[in-house]
Amino acid sequence: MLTRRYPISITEAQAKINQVALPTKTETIPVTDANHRVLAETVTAPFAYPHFRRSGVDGFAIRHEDDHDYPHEFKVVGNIPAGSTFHQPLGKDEAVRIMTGADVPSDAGVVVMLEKTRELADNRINIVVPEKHSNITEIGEEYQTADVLIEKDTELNPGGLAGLTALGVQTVTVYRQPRVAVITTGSELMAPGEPVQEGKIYNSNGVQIPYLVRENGGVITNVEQLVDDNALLQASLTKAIAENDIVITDGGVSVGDYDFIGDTARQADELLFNKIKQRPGSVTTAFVQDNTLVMALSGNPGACFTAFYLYVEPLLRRFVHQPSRIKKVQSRLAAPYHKTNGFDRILRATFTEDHGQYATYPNGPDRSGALSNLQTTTCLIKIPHSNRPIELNAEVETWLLPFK
Ligand SMILES: Nc1nc2c(c(=O)[nH]1)N[C@H]1C(S)=C(S)[C@@H](COP(=O)(O)OP(=O)(O)OC[C@H]3O[C@@H](n4cnc5c(N)ncnc54)[C@H](O)[C@@H]3O)O[C@H]1N2
Ligand code: MOO
Repeated sequence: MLTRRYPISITEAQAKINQVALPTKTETIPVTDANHRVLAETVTAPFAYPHFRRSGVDGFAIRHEDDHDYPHEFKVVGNIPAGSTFHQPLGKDEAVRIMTGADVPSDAGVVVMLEKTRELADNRINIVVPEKHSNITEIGEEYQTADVLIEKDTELNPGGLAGLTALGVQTVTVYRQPRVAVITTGSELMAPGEPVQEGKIYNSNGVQIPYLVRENGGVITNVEQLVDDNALLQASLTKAIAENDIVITDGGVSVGDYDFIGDTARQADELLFNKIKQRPGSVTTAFVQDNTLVMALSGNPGACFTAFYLYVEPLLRRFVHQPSRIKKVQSRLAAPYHKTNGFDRILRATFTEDHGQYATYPNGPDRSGALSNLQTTTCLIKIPHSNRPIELNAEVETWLLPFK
């Protein structure tokens, strides 16, 4: 028997997912594995940086009190390659040859660049012109001990990892990435590589969804392809729910004879929604079972793509205390669109930007099952439900997609 579903708006559906409390899970990992991970603890400097007086140039280190009356002759009393130290006191008009990055002797006040000197006989040099700067980076110039290196909730990048490494930090405590299992369903599905068969289609969402998850911060633990069999689905779901933070199912969520997700969602601990006033993606369903969120996406590739960005991407980011990477802007609909809609229509589109003004262009077929525009789509736009076509150049709500 057909059970009535009560559609809610896109905003309501997003709010319902947003209200699901997510556990904060952290792990401590090597800095060398931490690119794009999000710090769960602020990291502070274990020592001052730099921790020795460092020469910024190749040249000659001299005492501050000898730094006058140029041109002026100095006796060269030593040589300090980077990585070495020199502890002999410097006397009047004595200079030490020093390389960029080397430890400046404690009694030197200036490093004069090589280009400002002339070599003379008998280990002597003539400093011809004065330096404007000391060319010495003093101890603690960048960080004092206990200064904040990087704040909690920051996503690390290669520059940040360099900073941590320079300060001797070897491990960081980060939020654990959400573990996500993907269950694709449908007896019509062929695995990529199988010979083409009448009435069957390749499991394209089985490739699309895991990559969408990975590039938006999740870890894929398992991807399954099931025939339409409720016992198989329930067994897979039970296992996936026990082992993951989020489970994404695909297909079988509508009202067909083999669409088992609908009933599963109704019987779950908490049904968040099972119909959204949007096209494509109206069948998108969300429920919580045993504290795990199950996002049930449509099998139609266009609907699956659209619902992923509207509902799953923000969830993956929230798991690691990050805002969604989708930029919400208003844009001008720069190409005509004539269809009218009972539900809000989410169009796959492309955009141009000029001084912060966005123009958007619907990107080919907007049918739920169409996938020819998934590669080139860079944004989604909302054509609000109405019985009159939207006007050209109307302002439309727009979601600029990350990694697109
Ligand atoms: N009587 C009704 N029929 C349908 C309704 C409705 O309200 N009443 N809704 C339609 C809408 S809207 C959508 S969207 C689809 C949703 O269907 P499901 O999410 O249940 O998915 P399936 O029926 O399993 O498949 C839909 C379509 O997508 C293809 N598919 C499935 N899995 C994959 C995959 N992994 N990779 C690529 N393509 C896949 C499948 O072969 C179908 O063509 O229901 C409408 N029907
Ligand atoms: O739910 Mo369907 O994707 O509206 O077309």
